[in-house]
Amino acid sequence: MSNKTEKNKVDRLFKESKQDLFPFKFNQSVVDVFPDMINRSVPGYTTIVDGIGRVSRRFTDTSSRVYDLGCSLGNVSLSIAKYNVGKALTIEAIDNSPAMVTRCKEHVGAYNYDAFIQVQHADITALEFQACSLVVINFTLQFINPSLRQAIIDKIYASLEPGGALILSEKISASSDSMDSLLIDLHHEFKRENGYSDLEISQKRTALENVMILDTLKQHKQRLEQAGFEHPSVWFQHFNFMSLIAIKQDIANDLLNAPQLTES
Ligand SMILES: Nc1ncnc2c1ncn2[C@@H]1O[C@H](C[S@+](CC[C@H]([NH3+])C(=O)[O-])CC(=O)[O-])[C@@H](O)[C@H]1O
Ligand SMILES: O=C(O)C(=O)Cc1ccccc1
Repeated sequence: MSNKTEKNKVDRLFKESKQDLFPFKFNQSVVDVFPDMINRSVPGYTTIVDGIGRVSRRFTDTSSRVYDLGCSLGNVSLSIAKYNVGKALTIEAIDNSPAMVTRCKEHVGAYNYDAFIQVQHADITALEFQACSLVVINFTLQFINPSLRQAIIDKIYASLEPGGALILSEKISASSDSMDSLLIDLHHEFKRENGYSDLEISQKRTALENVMILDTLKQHKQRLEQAGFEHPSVWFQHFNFMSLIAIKQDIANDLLNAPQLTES
């Protein structure tokens, strides 16, 4: 594989040991290889990003506000914009890595959709959310300190309009050790088939220790239910990578649509 252009380089960051990547950070070196890294490392990434765009249409109207939390280079925002042609959405694309935000602005600026994608440098643990109809957090919660995760989900629930949705994608731990080993092994096989060596796989794994802390599906569902979401459901899973959708019930609508009781 040849090294591509400056902005789309092949990920060889863990080929030899590199001190600035221990622990793993979303710095300039990662930004430079990010498209290649995410596609070769996350099974189903393109399908998930496209699926989020398709799902988004069901939760947006002409003037909706949408959040893309931990947007990286803005792929989710662009997918939502692509699937909502004709609607003047405001998409708030948020990331706390300065290098990501700079590259994200360039990337998003190269497209011309009806949506207004506002790329912002901010930490989602400190962000004040405005009323919105859809929040996407695609492989970002796993990088947040676990003690802060419930508060983020609570804030998202509070800011969603009734009938609005949260899409949460995460790498997960399985609930038994044997299933966890199987899924990790299948993921590593996927990475080897995509050209990563055993050394690259193991060095990146070490760099991600204590940086990317995984929950089980049960923990994610419990957190969503504690915030008030009912029936969070998995809409995508490939090995240990999955995406959940959770809807904030529209109580007023439910009452309107409920069968009327008539006196006999
Ligand atoms: N506290 C934080 N506040 C804001 N951003 C954060 C925070 N912590 C980490 N990030 C940002 O979350 C992103 C996680 S990558 C998301 C992929 C993207 N969603 C995609 O659909 O391409 C996942 C991955 O690379 O596996 C990085 O850009 C971090 O800078
Ligand atoms: O590469 C891995 O092993 C992963 O688990 C996914 C990932 C993808 C991009 C940055 C960090 C983690």
